[in-house]
Amino acid sequence: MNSSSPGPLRIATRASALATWQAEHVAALLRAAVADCRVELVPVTTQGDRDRNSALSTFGGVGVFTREVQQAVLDGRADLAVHSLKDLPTEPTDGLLLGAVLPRAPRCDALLLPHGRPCSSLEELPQEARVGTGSLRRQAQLLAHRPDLRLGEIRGNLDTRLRKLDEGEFDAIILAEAGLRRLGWENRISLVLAPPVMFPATGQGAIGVECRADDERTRSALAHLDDPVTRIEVTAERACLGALRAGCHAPVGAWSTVEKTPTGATTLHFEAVIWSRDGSQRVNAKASGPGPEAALLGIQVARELREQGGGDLLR
Ligand SMILES: NCc1[nH]cc(CCC(=O)O)c1CC(=O)O
Repeated sequence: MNSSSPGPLRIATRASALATWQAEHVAALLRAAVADCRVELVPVTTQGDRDRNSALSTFGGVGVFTREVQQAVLDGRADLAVHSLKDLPTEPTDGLLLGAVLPRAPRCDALLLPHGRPCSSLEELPQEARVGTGSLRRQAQLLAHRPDLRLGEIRGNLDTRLRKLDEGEFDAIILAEAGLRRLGWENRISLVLAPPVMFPATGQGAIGVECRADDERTRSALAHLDDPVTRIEVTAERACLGALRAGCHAPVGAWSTVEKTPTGATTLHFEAVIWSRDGSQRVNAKASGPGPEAALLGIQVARELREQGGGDLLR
């Protein structure tokens, strides 16, 4: 090997099917965007992968799927880390920065019925139907519309969850549309659940790529991959969640859109909602403003949610 040629860019990733798809996607984008760029994957096992039985909302706290992937980059075993932004804690990690936010995939949640049976609304589910989702955000919103539903945690990778559904363990399950589409399961979507029925999690559908803050080579490679519109959206969403001191398991939903003005400037419209666990109470707040002020708008919305008692709903 020519000793002056830089080594490959090493991507730390979990080994799950979705994480591997996302890492391969980043690898392909880097190869296309950066001349002579070699890329390789470095698989990492996380606490979330090792503990397959506990309820996700009860163990390890935030970052169970991301901490060890980040550590591989901090240790220099890898140069960049690919995350589902929904799973990446909002608290910054010393020594790392978000070098790229990829263009967002469809960000809504999806309802899946056994064997892909179609469904036109939540009202169609049978009385007291069993719905598999451990997410407090999804549970609260389901109960807001259908207080009779019986909700329970479902864990395992996508294939396992679909099998449990088809074998009759649940009448329906909820999954993020983005993950289903990436793995080619979009034909299993019975109904897309969008606001005002179901607000997605902050960062849902977006992929973030971290690198060491002092690694100029990787930073400039990642700059080619960054999508400014998604960056604005997730900046507001993550700032809001962080200001609420909440994590991805909290009953918090967000919706942001970016409008481009004729002069090329951006306007962000941002809304966030907090529910009580049983879905019977909710507070919401909205703000609009220039895209570059996304973080401030997110924090302002968090403050308004608190003023309306949102903090009590999170406790
Ligand atoms: N918490 C797991 C997780 N993290 C990201 C996704 C989906 C992909 C995405 O939102 O980008 C999922 C699966 C799910 O919620 O169904």
